[in-house]
Amino acid sequence: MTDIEISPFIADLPKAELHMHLEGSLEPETLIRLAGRNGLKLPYADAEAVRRAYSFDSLQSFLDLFYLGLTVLQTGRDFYDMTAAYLARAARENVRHAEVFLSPQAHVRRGIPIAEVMDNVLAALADAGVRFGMSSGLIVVIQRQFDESDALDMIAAVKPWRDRIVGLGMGGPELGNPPSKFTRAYDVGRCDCGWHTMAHAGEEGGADYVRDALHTLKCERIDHGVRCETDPDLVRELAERGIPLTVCPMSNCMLNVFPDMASHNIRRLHEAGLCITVNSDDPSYFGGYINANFAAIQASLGLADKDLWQMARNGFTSAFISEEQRRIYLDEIEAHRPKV
Ligand SMILES: Nc1ncnc2[nH]cnc12
Ligand SMILES: [Zn+2]
Repeated sequence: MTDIEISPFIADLPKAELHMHLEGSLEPETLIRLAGRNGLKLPYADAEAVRRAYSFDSLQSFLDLFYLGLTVLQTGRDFYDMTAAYLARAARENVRHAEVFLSPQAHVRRGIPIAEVMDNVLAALADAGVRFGMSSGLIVVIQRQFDESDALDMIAAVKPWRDRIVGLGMGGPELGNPPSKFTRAYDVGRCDCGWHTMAHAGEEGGADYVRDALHTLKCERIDHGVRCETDPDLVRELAERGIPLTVCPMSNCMLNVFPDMASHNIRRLHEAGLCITVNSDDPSYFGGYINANFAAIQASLGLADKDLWQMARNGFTSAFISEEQRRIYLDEIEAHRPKV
């Protein structure tokens, strides 16, 4: 991936990132370092060899590497360092609020004590608040390839931290694992735990998966959702209800959801009146953090600064934050509204 030039407008824009997987922020150098620190053998000699492996033809081909990469996370310190590194980078990109995804099942199944994971991720989020003055929220993500009882076990395992978790999401291989597989888990997350809800839908799956996430799981946001476009009634409903889509343009190109950025539908969805936000998904695997994603859609789709501003503003209106906090961020971004 060639380096994308970040305009001063994009760099200075206050942003909320609502769709990023902490485990997808492990840079190749970090993978190698943590593997060494923990005495693990990866099938890569160095960071360059890891980078060369980042050539995907589908969601599954990426997920195979994602699940291999996260095995370097062994100790509480590893989880703290990973989270702190992402937040420091996000702060440099003027992310003012980050809602970060964590996949507890991927760690508990490897025998990592859940308290090591949760206490350290939450500590890093709290420390970033002090260090960078940024706010954050933690979202636990169901891995949809496992059955619902596994998801319910995960929810029970993180329940001691229930009040410090903001939401429940779902990731993993989409095709063959429709949202309705997890109806009970989402009921528990929403009703018993008081969490906000979202799900990956319409990334590789069709518009019917987006409908399912919206109607069966009662999701408040849809992660990706770009394949909603084949269903005009659904697009109308998403627009009328103001359901945010957390779109990840570079991810979509790397995983062949679109053949290239010029073919991405983010501009059409925005112009259809949908609440579109821009996010990085798994930034170390997909070649860029949030500013690169904004820059890439502007360069390839001819979006004006006012469109990017609207999408950045949507991040704050879509975030799971207090109304008081929202007002502060909306005032902040108002000061960056383009004149034309
Ligand atoms: N883009 C993606 N889709 C589904 N699950 C994921 N887990 C991490 N990244 C993901
Ligand atoms: Zn994702």
